[in-house]
Amino acid sequence: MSSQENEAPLPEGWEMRTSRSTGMTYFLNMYTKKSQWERPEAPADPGEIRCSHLLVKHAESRRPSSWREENITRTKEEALELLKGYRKQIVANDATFTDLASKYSDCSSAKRGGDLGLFGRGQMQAPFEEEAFKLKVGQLSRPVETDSGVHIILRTA
Ligand SMILES: O=C(N[C@H](Cc1nc2ccccc2[nH]1)C(=O)O)c1cc2ccccc2s1
Repeated sequence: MSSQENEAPLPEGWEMRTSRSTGMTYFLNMYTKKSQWERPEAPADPGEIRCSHLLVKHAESRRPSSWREENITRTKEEALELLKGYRKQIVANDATFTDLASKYSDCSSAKRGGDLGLFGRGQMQAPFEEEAFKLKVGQLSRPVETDSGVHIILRTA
């Protein structure tokens, strides 16, 4: 039993394999299926993730209009307070994310319970992407600000 096998557990998303030809241990990224000889130090980048979000727009949003409200005039502070209230309800299990996103999200994804589908890096606004890729599956973000407004993000896959 080499030292490799019984060291600390591997970071999330990696598995240890043994090369059939050389018997050497290598490491497989279970998301991208890429392999490497070096023992990984960080969780495997999932390549693509799936998230839902609840967006509350405000007067300074890039497009202060949505399916809910023709002309959105609330301030950024008011938007943040609303969003914190929704987050509290979800955390307390007083409402589901899907239900609140369907009712209150100022994004057109509200029609799909806030589901944005699968996306990779480079597709969403940077602050959104940065927070989303930090989340574990099932985890709910704190409020995140983008040019669109303020969001809470639920990673679903
Ligand atoms: O950019 C969109 N909607 C904008 C609001 C918005 N801005 C966002 C910024 C980051 C992530 C999602 C975001 N949604 C709008 O309706 O004004 C998207 C809607 C949808 C719907 C389905 C799947 C992806 C997307 S991305």
